[in-house]
Amino acid sequence: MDNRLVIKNIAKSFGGVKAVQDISIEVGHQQIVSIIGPNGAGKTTVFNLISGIYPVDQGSVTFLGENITNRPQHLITRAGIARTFQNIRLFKGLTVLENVMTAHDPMIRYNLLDSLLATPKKRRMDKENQQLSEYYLDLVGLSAVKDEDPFNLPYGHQRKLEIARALATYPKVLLLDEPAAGLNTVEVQDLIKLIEKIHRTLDISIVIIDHRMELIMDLSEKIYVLNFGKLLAEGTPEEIQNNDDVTKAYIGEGY
Ligand SMILES: Nc1ncnc2c1ncn2[C@@H]1O[C@H](COP(=O)(O)OP(=O)(O)OP(=O)(O)O)[C@@H](O)[C@H]1O
Repeated sequence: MDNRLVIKNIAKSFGGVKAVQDISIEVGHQQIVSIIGPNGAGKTTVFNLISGIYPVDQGSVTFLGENITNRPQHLITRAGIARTFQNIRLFKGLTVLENVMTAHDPMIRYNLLDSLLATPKKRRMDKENQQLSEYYLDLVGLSAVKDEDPFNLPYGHQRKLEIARALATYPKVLLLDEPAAGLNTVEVQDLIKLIEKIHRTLDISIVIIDHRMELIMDLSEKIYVLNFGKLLAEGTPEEIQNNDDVTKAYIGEGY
């Protein structure tokens, strides 16, 4: 198997808090992998270390055989790793379509002169950007609202827009941080279908952090469970559901 994303023994502390200790995770070609665990277990910190938001204290992140540990965020995006955030991050004052276009824009390579003179090359690339952004909006089911203000959309739509923005950077691996947070049961089922569709259509690997077990168990090929910054268990959904340590960790948190 082509292991696209290999995280080896990463660690990160914030002051005295050991947020992540010696965690190793592998995400294979076209796999859907999940990271679960009680609040404060270190899940988002793992995403922040992969995507270059924080430098690691220890360990390495390898992507398609290349060591990308501690690279700047924009180079990690350019290498093919995209992410969404727990708290929705959309641009005010831009339409739904423009929000996707701004995500794709840094991926376009035209120079300052093209930009200043609005050369045919620049106009062609802008057109391509628009078509591509419309494609991703269609994929997530938001074509009908492309000219609207995203902040007038229901929460579930805003989450889909965030996913479209991440897809517009052409990822090979998509990191979704709590995509189901704040969604009702019907919206979660809709999101499960959308993630399956994205996976099938784009042939990408997807890593999901979420607390909604119906989503995790339906989608994941492999699950990593974190607890207090450490890896507690890894395995298939069935193995994780039958793991006593995992049950205890969740019961301890009142889940
Ligand atoms: N920037 C930071 N500065 C200080 N402490 C941090 C920072 N980021 C995370 N932490 C701490 O690291 C630990 C792990 O946090 P993290 O957000 O990774 O957990 P999580 O598993 O994603 O939790 P949740 O499910 O609640 O989102 C927590 O104790 C948190 O307070």
